[in-house]
Amino acid sequence: MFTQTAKLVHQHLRRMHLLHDKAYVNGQWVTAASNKTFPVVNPATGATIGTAPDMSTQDTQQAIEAAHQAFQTWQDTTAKERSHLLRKWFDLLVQNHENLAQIITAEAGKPLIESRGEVAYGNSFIEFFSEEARRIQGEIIQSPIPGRKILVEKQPIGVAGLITPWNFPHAMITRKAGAALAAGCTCVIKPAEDTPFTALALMELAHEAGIPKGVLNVVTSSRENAPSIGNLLCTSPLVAGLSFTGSTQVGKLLYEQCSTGVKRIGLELGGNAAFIVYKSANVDSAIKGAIASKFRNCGQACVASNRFLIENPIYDSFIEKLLQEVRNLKPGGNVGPLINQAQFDKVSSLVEDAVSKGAKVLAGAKPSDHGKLFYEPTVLTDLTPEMKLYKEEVFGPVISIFRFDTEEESLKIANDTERGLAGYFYSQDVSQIFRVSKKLEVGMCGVNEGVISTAEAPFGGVKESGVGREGSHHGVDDFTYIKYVSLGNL
Ligand SMILES: NC(=O)C1=CN([C@@H]2O[C@H](COP(=O)(O)OP(=O)(O)OC[C@H]3O[C@@H](n4cnc5c(N)ncnc54)[C@H](OP(=O)(O)O)[C@@H]3O)[C@@H](O)[C@H]2O)C=CC1
Ligand SMILES: O=C(O)CCCC(=O)O
Repeated sequence: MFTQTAKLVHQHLRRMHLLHDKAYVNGQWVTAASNKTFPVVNPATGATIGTAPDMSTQDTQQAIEAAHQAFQTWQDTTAKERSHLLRKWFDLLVQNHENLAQIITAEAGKPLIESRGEVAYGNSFIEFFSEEARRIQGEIIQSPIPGRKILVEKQPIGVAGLITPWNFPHAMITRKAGAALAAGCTCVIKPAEDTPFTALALMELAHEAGIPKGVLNVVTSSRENAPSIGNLLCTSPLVAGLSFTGSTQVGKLLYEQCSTGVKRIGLELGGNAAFIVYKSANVDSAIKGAIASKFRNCGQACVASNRFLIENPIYDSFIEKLLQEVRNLKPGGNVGPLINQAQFDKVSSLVEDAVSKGAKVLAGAKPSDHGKLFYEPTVLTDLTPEMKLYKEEVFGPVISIFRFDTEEESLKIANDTERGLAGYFYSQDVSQIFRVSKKLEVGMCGVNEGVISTAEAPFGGVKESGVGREGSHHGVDDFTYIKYVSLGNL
């Protein structure tokens, strides 16, 4: 059901049929068996924009069965057929670009320009995997035994459970589902409570593209039901693997649950990226990269820079230029809200903790008067290891600055974390670029770049930041088994 307020929002949408208040299971738009729903709130305005079915394990079981049934035929489609269907889906996503962006803005609160960016990014995974579907190759290896051949084939794993977060409600689904479908898998998707409508809009377009019933299913639920749905996806014998993006805490739990059935698992978890600026850096370019890396989606990205390490000789000039740029950031203008009260409270309490222990405030450090969930872009210095901000991922618009004197010291601070997703550094010293990119303990490294995500590159982390890679040709690995066939003489 959509509210009056939602209808006002929806007047801006040219194609209303993308908005669904029902879940998508086996090609049908369905309510929860219990008929329960939960509200979806626009974090920028606080208005309830609609409700979505609050599904349970009973509904999830039906979706799993539908996906399992669909897998029996989907796995035998040719790569070319899957490629064409993915391309059709991509074409429709492109045609509906603006509508999708409006839905993301309505439920995730991002400024429209950022939502448009996410749609382009999210769509690119379906385009990429429509092409990649035809290049999932096997190999023939020479046997040591005369007359024998070793055939190696990649086969789809089966039904994949996909659990996705609210921060990129389009791209986190397409990055997983594009790869899964290309490989020949079918999916049961559980989007975050905060952002079900984007997921359902994607399903509408997949349906229009002719993706067969049961191949893609979306089970919407409230936060309360997420643990039991997650548990079923991890333990059902009909599910072959799970792919999750979200917090490290939940990721660890799912890893454990998947161990019971030794399920395939892909985890994209939290980061704690360092952004290092060495004295040889082009400081203007580093400032641009810092702003893009930190304030994309109001800091709510796992690859967002969390700790800014600045070499002593350029420390003062970096800060002066940074503050000029931070003054141009306007909550409610080019910076969106935090997604919900829990995230807002987390950001405020991390800042309060640091300030109470002696951090110096150069900007912000308080709620914005633009609206309830908006927080002022914040710059803090003089952080010490006793402060929670020193170690924890802030997931908000907060820059914490540290000073260092040597490359060795910068690497020691950067690597002093259990997380290892992304890291960034600015330097014009070529040998330093080779040394530091080798020594940073991360899965992804931006050198003189603040935004590194693209469908063509492998996305993923080391240490507690996850398992596996998404995007790029490696992205299909989580969704394929390698089968070896030993072919003897007839
Ligand atoms: N790596 C990343 O991209 C992200 C990292 N985070 C980090 O996590 C922190 C908390 O954010 P939060 O939204 O709570 O992240 P969560 O990890 O709780 O949520 C991510 C997804 O997992 C689902 N989920 C939650 N609990 C379970 C469970 N026990 N079993 C299965 N699925 C579950 C959520 O559903 P539901 O929404 O219904 O609870 C959502 O779909 C952030 O501050 C940030 O540090 C958050 C989001 C993305
Ligand atoms: O996990 C996240 O926070 C989303 C990743 C955004 C990206 O792909 O850059």
